[in-house]
Parts: sequence; C-alpha cells; structure tokens
Amino acid sequence: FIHHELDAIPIVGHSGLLSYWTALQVIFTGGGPALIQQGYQQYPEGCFRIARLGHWLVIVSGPKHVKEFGDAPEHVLSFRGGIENTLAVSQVVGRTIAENTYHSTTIRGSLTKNLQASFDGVKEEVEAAFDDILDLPDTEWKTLKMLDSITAVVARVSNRVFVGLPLCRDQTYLDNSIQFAIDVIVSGQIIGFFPHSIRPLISRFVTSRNKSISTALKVLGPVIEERLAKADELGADWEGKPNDFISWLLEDAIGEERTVHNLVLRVLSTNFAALHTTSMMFTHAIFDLMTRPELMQPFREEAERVVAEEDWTKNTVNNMVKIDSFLRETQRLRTMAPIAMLRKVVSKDGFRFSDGKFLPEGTFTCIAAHSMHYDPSFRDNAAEFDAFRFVREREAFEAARNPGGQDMFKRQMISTTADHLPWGIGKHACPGRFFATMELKTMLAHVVTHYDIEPEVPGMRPNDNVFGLSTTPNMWAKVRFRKRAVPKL
Ligand code: HEM
Repeated sequence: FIHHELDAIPIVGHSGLLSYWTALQVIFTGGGPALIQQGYQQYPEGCFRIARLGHWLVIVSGPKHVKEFGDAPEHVLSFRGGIENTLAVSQVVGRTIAENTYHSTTIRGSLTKNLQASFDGVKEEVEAAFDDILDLPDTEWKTLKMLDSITAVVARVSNRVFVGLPLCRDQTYLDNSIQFAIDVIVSGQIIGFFPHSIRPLISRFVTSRNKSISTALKVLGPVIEERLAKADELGADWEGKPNDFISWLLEDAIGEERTVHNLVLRVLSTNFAALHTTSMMFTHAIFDLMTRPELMQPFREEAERVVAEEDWTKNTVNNMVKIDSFLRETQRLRTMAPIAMLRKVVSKDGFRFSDGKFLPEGTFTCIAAHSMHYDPSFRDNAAEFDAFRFVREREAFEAARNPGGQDMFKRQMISTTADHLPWGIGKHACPGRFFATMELKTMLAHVVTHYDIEPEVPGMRPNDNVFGLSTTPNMWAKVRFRKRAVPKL
C-alpha cells in the first residue's frame, strides 16, 4: 500500500494499515459502490483512490479524463494488464488467449459485417429458444427464475451465430459454455489473490477450467477439426462453407492459432465475453419493463408497425427506436459495476493526463462509470428511469436539421460517449456491441409481442446483487410470464 508517487491522489476510505480493512469491506460487505459514490461526490472531475488487497485502485471521472483514458494505447494503459490482475486469464484460460486477442478483431470485423446475413438465424433462434425454455403451452401464468431462463435463451441465440445448428441446441455444449465463464471468474479470482510468482502453482489446484475445456474439446472439437480439414483440402472458400463465427475465426487465425485446441479456446472465450453480459443486461431490461407496464403498449405498437412495413430484417430492428431508447436507458442505470474500463499502467513512463495528473507504472485504474451515469450535470433527471429519453434526444437532433448526421448516432444503443459507458469507450470499447444490440432488440420485440409479464411480487423490482466491485441483476428473482392469447407477429 505504500506507493509514494500516488501521494498526490486523495484516498477515500481508510489509509495506512486500516486500508486493509477498507479493502476487505469492499470485498465482503457490498460497500464498494457506496465508497465509490462518496469519492465521486468529493472529486467529480478528478480522481481518487481506494484500497484493494495489495494495491491501490485509482478511480478517474469526468468526460475529459474518460476520453484521454479511452484513447491511450495498450502499451501505456493496458486492458490486458487489468484483466490479468482480476481474472488471471493466462493461468485460467491460457497464455495464447491472454497474449493474442485476434478474436476481438474477428468480432469487430466479420461478425459485425455479417449481422444482416445472420439476422434470419437469430430471429428463428429467438423464437425457438423462448418457446423451448419458457415452455408455456397455454395462456396460464408461469413463474420463471429470470436470469437462468434468459441466460439459456442468450446462449442459444448467440451460439446460433457462433457455431450454428445443431450445436447451438446441444445441451452439453450450451451448459458447458455457460459454466466456463463461471469457472473462469471463480478460479481467476482465487488465483488473483496470490502473488504472480506462485500463480502457476496455485492454478494447478484450481482445476475446473480444465474440465470445461475438455468438455468443449469433446463436443466442439470435432466440428472445428472438420472445418480445418475442409479448409486444408478444398481451400479457404470451399463450397457450402457455413457463414458462422467458426468460419470467420478460421479466416483470421494464423500459425499456432490454427489448432483445434486453440480454436476451441477462442470460441469459449467469445462465449465468455458474450453470454453473461448480454443475459444480465436483458434480465435488467425485463425487471425494468415488468415494473413499468405502461411501456408494453408503445413497444408492441412499434414492433408491430415496423414489422408490418418491411417484415423482419436487421433494418426493421434498427427502426425500433423506442425499444432502442429503453434498452439504452436500462444500460445507463444498471451498470455491471460501479466502475468500468479497468486498466494497468504498463508504460515505464507512467500515464499523464493533459491536466497534469500522473499515474505511475504499475497503477491499477478505472472510471467511475456508474456515478457519471447518475450525475445530473450530464443529463436531466439523471437518477430517473426515462424510457424515451433517447428518442427525444434523437428527435431534437432531427429538429436541428441534422437528420442522419453523426449526432444522431450518439443517442443509439450501439454508441459510446464519454458520459455513457456501458460498452466502455475508445480502443477497447466492446467489439460485440453491434451484435449484442441486434440480439437484445430482437429478443425484446419478441417478448413484448408474444408475452405478458408481471413481477413475482406486484410492483417490486428485485434488488441487485453486489459482489465486491461488481453488481448483477438479482440472480434468484422470478418473473411471471403468460403467452398472449393472439400473438400478432
Ligand atoms: C450487453 C452485452 C455486452 C456488454 C454490456 C458488454 C460490455 C463490454 C465492456 C464494458 C467491455 C470492456 C470495455 C473496456 O474495458 O474498455 C467489453 C469488451 C469486450 N466485449 Fe463486450 N459486452 C457485451 C456483449 C458482448 C458480445 C455479445 C461479445 C461478443 C460477440 C463481446 C465481446 C467483447 C470482447 C471480445 C471484449 C474485449 C475487447 C478488447 O479486447 O479490446 N461483448 N464488453
């Protein structure tokens, strides 16, 4: 905890020996979000630090700092360094994944370019997955554990594009992909408590990841083996090649990445990044919708109108502006953590903001995203859930005679701005956000047109779960679903 170069940065919580007490409180008592909010109120445009076990975490706020933070290159502010410290990726998943993130390029490039082409599969899988997983044969109410049900739907829909049919409906494959992420987080955090020098030793005892990797090798391995064999035999563009994420990965994979083992790890890692993030976000959206029943009708009307105009296409989903605004508002208020964009300063010259604030090499740092989202200086009634906030902002841009201009995009779900950080911003902004947005909007349009929903306890939004510095929608909460008598779409 002694790091004199950080002396200029104020401490929130205890300092000295008692800083361990603060660090333990953050881990075990759920006090992290309140501590960060307290720091933010004291230093809204600046930075402060809180104690974590064994190091300080410098928390930065204000759009100007955020912009400079997001633009900093990897060799100065390292995304990988941040993740490695919390999840020990190189030990838990493997060195190749930690050192080479080419799958992010495939996600940002090929997956995004193929959204239109993937749409029919996504739509079909949304329908089939909700049918199978909610399992509502008639129009009676059924009470469902929401996060589990939604995770099961998201796993199927995402994997329709990642690995295609029939594997995207294979229960062993799906359960394993969901479990892999949980294994990584749990074992990564255990290993992360130990100093780097003994992590390889500790990781031998934290073996669950080996189990999920070997299961994935059994179920997904043969599919990848066949694709590699076809590419070797018939060339990269063989006739009948499926248009899915495995094929796109193979187009980008070179050298040691073209082995079954390493490609299986890439698909697992993509699932890791995609499944729980999307499921938690959609569960939050369901909680927000069920406690605001007045939103059902406008959403139904919008979905029915745009589909009537041009049937179901990716473009139809783009035109659902109310649903887009609602989901963006859910994301704004229900961040996955009080902080975002964890980084490690890896340049030996440290990192200096333009106003002179300095972070030395080795510092862990992040943004007070949640507090910024709730800050009334960035938006009116910031603490209030306003489903149509971004519809109005889009209309205001149109009225300002800038239709289709850059500003229009700034209020859409996919866009990142320095005061709206659910996807991060800058160099590492989520590359899967275009896919996630299409998936989430299609799912929500499907839910509102096919079901009625109600909270298990009338009017009550379940409280979030807080674990250290992460928050999730309530994992145990249940929601009542009923098939609409006459589904319109
Ligand atoms: C609602 C769903 C999602 C949310 C809220 C979300 C959020 C984020 C955030 C906050 C980051 C980190 C930004 C940073 O630290 O600067 C990130 C990174 C990432 N996300 Fe997402 N994500 C979602 C869905 C997805 C999906 C569907 C995929 C894959 C198809 C994906 C792939 C990734 C990858 C690979 C990275 C690392 C980027 C890099 O290496 O630079 N995400 N995401």
